[in-house]
Amino acid sequence: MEALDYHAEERRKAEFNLDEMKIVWAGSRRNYELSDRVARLVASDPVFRKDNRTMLTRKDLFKDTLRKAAHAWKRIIDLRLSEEEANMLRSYVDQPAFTDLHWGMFIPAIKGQGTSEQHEKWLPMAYKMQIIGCYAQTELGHGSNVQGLETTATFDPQTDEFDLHSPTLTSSKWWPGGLGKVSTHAVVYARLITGGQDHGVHGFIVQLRGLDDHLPLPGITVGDIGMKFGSGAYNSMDNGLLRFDHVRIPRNQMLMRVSQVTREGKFVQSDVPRQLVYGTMVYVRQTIVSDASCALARAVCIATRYSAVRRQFGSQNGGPEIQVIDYKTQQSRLFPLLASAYAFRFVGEWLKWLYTDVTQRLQANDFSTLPEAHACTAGLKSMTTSVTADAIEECRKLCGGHGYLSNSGLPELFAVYIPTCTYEGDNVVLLLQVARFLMKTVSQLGSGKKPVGTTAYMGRAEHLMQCRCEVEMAQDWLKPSTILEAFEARAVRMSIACAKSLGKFSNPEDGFAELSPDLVEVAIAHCQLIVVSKFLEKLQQDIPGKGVKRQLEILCNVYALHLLHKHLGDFVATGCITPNQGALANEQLRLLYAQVRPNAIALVDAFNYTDHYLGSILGCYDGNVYQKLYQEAWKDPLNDTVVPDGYLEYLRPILKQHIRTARL
Ligand SMILES: CCCCCCCC/C=C\CCC/C=C/C(=O)SCCNC(=O)CCNC(=O)[C@H](O)C(C)(C)COP(=O)(O)OP(=O)(O)OC[C@H]1O[C@@H](n2cnc3c(N)ncnc32)[C@H](O)[C@@H]1OP(=O)(O)O
Ligand SMILES: Cc1cc2nc3c(=O)[nH]c(=O)nc-3n(C[C@H](O)[C@H](O)[C@H](O)COP(=O)(O)OP(=O)(O)OC[C@H]3O[C@@H](n4cnc5c(N)ncnc54)[C@H](O)[C@@H]3O)c2cc1C
Repeated sequence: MEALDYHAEERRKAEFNLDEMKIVWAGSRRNYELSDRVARLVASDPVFRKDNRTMLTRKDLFKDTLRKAAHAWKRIIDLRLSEEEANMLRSYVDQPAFTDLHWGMFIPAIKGQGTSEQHEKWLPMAYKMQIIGCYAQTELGHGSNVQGLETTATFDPQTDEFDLHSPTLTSSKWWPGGLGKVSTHAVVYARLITGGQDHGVHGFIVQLRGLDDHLPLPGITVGDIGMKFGSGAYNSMDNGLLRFDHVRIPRNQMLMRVSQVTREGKFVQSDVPRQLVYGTMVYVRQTIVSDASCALARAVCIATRYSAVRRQFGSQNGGPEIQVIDYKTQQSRLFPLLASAYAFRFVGEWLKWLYTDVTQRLQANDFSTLPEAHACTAGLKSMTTSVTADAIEECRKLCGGHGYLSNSGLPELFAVYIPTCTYEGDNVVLLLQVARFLMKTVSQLGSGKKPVGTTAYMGRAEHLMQCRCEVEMAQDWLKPSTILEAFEARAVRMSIACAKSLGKFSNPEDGFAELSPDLVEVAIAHCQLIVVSKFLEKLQQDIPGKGVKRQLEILCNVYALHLLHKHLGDFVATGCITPNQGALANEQLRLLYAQVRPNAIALVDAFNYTDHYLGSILGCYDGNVYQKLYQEAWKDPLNDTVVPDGYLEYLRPILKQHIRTARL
């Protein structure tokens, strides 16, 4: 018997080859096959069930997380999965866990900041999970300002050890994931002190718990920091607190790639830039950009499928009502988010390439592209996560009342996702880093130093400052060079205007602080330009499959023109376009939405998400939403009994009070 599919008609409307689009989304046929296989493996395993987790108490949720992590590890070993497959498996399990930090930060920190001897000693144990580690940087009193950390690591030449100490309450480590209850080790960031001199913040490998009894080692106080936002969600993670009372570690546990301390206690700064101490954050920020496209795609998939099932108003002669996806307002809210998911996917792919490139250069002691890698990862992490967090909430609203039900999957996705705007660098703090980079680039424009990479367009500032947009008709906005020039002109004009305003301050730091809201806008304009330009570059590639490239062109235009419409004030105020050209862009945008409409369901099918991973009744593949919502309601614990617990104690006395009152 053929399976019921409420979206069958929608799927028939698609004007492109879905299988080829799935490959574009996955990045390659190989990636597609790998991720498809691993996603199904997870979805079919009852241990990875997650439909009940918002009902669990914190303790039960945490134990469930330990059970899933142990089971995942067993599957990884039994099936001899590669590192890439293992990462995929953990991400499809879709439950934040200590393993994210062990594999995502502890190991990368040792790899990036450790020497080859330290790699040989620590990495084999970490790869086998004989030790489990976390990344302990943030403190109760300082997170963004890493240079302000207070934990000290004082070298004692007598014993050849460091003495780790938390001198104040605010120096307590606070937030590290996996620290609270699981990690046996941590990379701890502390101020290095030798011979009474403070050499700033460095990383140290510190054992926290006994490997036999899991008890904290002498001098260490460690625990969980408490419940976080939402039910389920990030509460599966044991974000922790940690204090040191003069804990001793051997000298060779300082991560010594960037700087060294000799046996005599001499501090040696190598020719590697000190910013490499921040290298793990750069790595994770890069992964967060790709993850943003996954989370956004997930929310958009749910909202799109539901919008095709849901009908409201407009029934004619007793016929069906209108599918809400056909309302222009629904399209103008939903389709830019669909386009953004694809845009973030491609910029994430490019950022991965950039990161790999900078890593190879660093190994060869070429540090020239580090500032750009920092600016791109910081800016794109900030921009994509802010958009995605807002988009998940927008998708909830696009699903009307049912979006607020836990089983829509959207509340939990929102609760898990929103801290990405804060962790790995607060989004505003990161945009200010981008702004510094841009102001520095502008200040060097007259010096003969040619801007390269993502700031190469600034080298054409003279042209971009006075060019005029040539759009006369709505369809002129479909020309890639017209779009690109408008975004470049806007970014460069905003940058130069800010640089000029900064020049009016006698103290540049005062100017930077005063103008910081404008500088944040400049950084956003630059990041949006990067995303638009990488989408356009993607379209230069050979993309096989009937209609696939055409769909991507439509999505790219939607992405760019919706940004232009949203930030029209910037484009017009900087004289990049006229108000009339802005109106033409909006006209073209409406036409593009009509072209997306028949392909919308297939475009979200291309994400290839299993129902397990989506975790949403509204987004399920077959679209059988109402029956599933009805069945699911009966599974709620409140429906275990017809009359609720508490009726006799609390309800009945109220309900019966009129009898007593009447008797009085
Ligand atoms: C495959 C599976 C992978 C899975 C991965 C999953 C991982 C798990 C995922 C999620 C779990 C969440 C875990 C969360 C963890 C955390 O949150 S860890 C803590 C993160 N903390 C932060 O991000 C702190 C943010 N603050 C900073 O980064 C810095 O303090 C700062 C804001 C950049 C300021 O630093 P500082 O004061 O030192 O710097 P400045 O004076 O402003 O700048 C000096 C120059 O340095 C340059 N710079 C700064 N940072 C970097 C960098 N990272 N790289 C390179 N260069 C950098 C800066 O531009 C200045 O340059 P200039 O002198 O030329 O102007
Ligand atoms: C779920 C979660 C997991 C985490 N996991 C880890 C982990 O594993 N390891 C770890 O070490 N840390 C972790 N953290 C900590 C995280 O990295 C920090 O919270 C983050 O870097 C932000 O720092 P903060 O909390 O000090 O924010 P603050 O800097 O105190 O920010 C507060 C406000 O001040 C503003 N602000 C701060 N500085 C400036 C400035 N210079 N200019 C303008 N505005 C400014 C910010 O924009 C924000 O609005 C985690 C945090 C969360 C929420």
